[in-house]
Amino acid sequence: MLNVIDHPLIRHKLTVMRDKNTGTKDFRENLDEIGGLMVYEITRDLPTKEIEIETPICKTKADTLAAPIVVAPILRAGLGMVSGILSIVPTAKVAHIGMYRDEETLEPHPYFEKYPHHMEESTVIIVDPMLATGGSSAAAIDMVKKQGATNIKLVCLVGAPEGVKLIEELHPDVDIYLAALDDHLNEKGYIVPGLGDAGDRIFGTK
Ligand SMILES: O=P(O)(O)OC[C@H]1O[C@H](OP(=O)(O)OP(=O)(O)O)[C@H](O)[C@@H]1O
Ligand SMILES: O=c1cc[nH]c(=O)[nH]1
Ligand SMILES: [Mg+2]
Repeated sequence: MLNVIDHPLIRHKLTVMRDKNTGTKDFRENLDEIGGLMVYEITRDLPTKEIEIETPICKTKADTLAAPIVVAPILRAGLGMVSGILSIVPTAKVAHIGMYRDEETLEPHPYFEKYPHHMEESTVIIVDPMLATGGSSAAAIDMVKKQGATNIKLVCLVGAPEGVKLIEELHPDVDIYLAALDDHLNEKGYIVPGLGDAGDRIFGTK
């Protein structure tokens, strides 16, 4: 299911990021801040369980998270959202999925993966600012499913309808969260209007 998280602060920060005159520092800071704002919404339906604790006054039952959380950035650009997310869920574990998209064929190429234990019992939040053709995110979802994960959320900043359609077709069990659903992909596979190449803008590589 697609969820577009519509919030004035997110819209404002995303506008700063879309502006081609925004430099690396501001781009990074706004991406991180949006990551934190989005994760508050994304975690709204996390399962909780009741445990018994003792307050300074008496014994009582109270809620705690029922399952571990794993944040799984798709490298490189997904790294740009991790610290903002961890500022809200500091106990989350972090998986790393290295993936680049071939500029000609637009096919995803995985080059690294590293996971914490107990993926099968965790809520896995895959993060990548850009959902373009959807090839990279679909491949990342396949990879975490191979690790046994069943409760998976995909969190991107900007998505194209083409990418949303692919994920909905291949992984109908995965909830998709976007800050904005853009118009279309151009002939080079870039999101329009988009924000350009997220990885290059985060890391200053162009
Ligand atoms: O939906 P898709 O068509 O697969 O495209 C989206 C992917 O492309 C970008 O990564 P890129 O290959 O530029 O790697 P980078 O993060 O290292 O820059 C982006 O961060 C996504 O991972
Ligand atoms: O618009 C796009 C598409 C893929 N990857 C990006 O970084 N930006
Ligand atoms: Mg890139």
